[in-house]
Amino acid sequence: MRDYYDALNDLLSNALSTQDIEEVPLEQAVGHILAKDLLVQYPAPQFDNSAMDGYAVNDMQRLTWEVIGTIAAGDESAQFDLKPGQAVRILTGAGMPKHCDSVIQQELVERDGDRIRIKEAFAAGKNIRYMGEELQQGEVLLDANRAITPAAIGLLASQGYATVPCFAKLKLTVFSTGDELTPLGQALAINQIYDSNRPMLLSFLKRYRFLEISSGGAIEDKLETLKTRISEAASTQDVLIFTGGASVGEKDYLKQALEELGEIEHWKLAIKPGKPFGWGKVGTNTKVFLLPGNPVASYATTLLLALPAMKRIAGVSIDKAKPFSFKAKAAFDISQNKSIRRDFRRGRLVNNEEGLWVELLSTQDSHMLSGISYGDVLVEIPPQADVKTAQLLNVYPLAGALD
Ligand SMILES: Nc1nc2c(c(=O)[nH]1)N[C@H]1C(S)=C(S)[C@@H](COP(=O)(O)OP(=O)(O)OC[C@H]3O[C@@H](n4cnc5c(N)ncnc54)[C@H](O)[C@@H]3O)O[C@H]1N2
Ligand code: MOO
Repeated sequence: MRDYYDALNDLLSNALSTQDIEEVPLEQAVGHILAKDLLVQYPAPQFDNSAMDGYAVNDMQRLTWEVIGTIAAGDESAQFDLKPGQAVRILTGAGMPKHCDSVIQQELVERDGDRIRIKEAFAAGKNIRYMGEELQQGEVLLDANRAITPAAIGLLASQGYATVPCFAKLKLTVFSTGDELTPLGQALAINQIYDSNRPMLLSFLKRYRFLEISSGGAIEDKLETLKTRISEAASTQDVLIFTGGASVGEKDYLKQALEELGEIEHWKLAIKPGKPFGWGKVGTNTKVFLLPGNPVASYATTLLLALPAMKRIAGVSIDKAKPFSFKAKAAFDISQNKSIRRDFRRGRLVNNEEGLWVELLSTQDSHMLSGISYGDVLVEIPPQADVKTAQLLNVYPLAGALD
């Protein structure tokens, strides 16, 4: 069976990125994938300006100045040309007068009519934000192939970008499969369960604005029905996600359906949970992910594999498409680990004076949704590797758990 990182690299390096580009109004662009490098249009700051409410002064040898006017943000400032001993009242963000040596913040100043006084000599060049000190015209402001963050919206607005070139959204449909699934709001018949995977995965993926998501509903375990639904959806969608029916039971028809309509590119990984994860395609344009039915396995394979692959297809660079992880110290130990599968257990972070620790939740089986709901992270335990207390382990944050 294939290792997780091998499968992830395969998915990321063989994803055919979308090519369609559209201009998206800035206010709607958060979460979309930037399709072109955008350049600095104006130096930042655009003009020398004051970092403080205070007094712009000429000649730092002295302790007193005469105030000859006021400049507020947005005011014309060049008409003030300071001579030694002159100052102007200046507000934060206002353009600088000519021949200003420093801005002295008002807390240090005593004012008496038109005279200001300070107690100790003040340094030159203070509290002035100089034109171009942050960004210079023509440099790359934001490089392509990244999701646009709220902060990047601010940066783009500051540079006057009213629209941004973004890759078209990926059209995704999420289906659940299984004769045992009962829609919410209906009473459960004997040995039936509610469909928890679909609302969970839809809610998870709706956080990503580069996806245009629809729900395909729950499909019965029938080969012909599955094939019909796959063909219909593949004619309009870029990506299809199915949960359930991916394993080896006689009602697990998804692999067969995909094989008959398209191609299975890979099936089965040495990971826990998520062993029966697979992917393939229908035609040249529709990627299909088969997620295991066990709820925790469906969540973990979305986080670790399907979402990174969709980011890549949507135009994100390989580096940025990889799921984010960081290190935490194990608050537990594991000995005689014989598992050949890379294990991603549910963990909770504890931040104390000795650093960041991760402890394991007690509900670890892949049908136990409480573990993933009460957890903060998936804790990576490499195959056949023992873990000592305080050893650093990779952890992958769960969607929304650290917000
Ligand atoms: N003989 C073997 N049996 C199983 C293997 C195996 O390798 N050999 N793998 C196990 C693993 S690991 C997993 S994970 C599951 C995955 O099976 P499927 O993808 O075929 O999923 P189902 O059999 O349809 O369902 C598994 C489990 O999950 C429940 N389920 C399914 N869909 C939903 C849903 N939308 N919401 C909530 N719960 C759902 C379903 O009722 C089952 O309990 O196979 C193991 N078996
Ligand atoms: O590996 Mo399965 O995906 O856990 O229960």
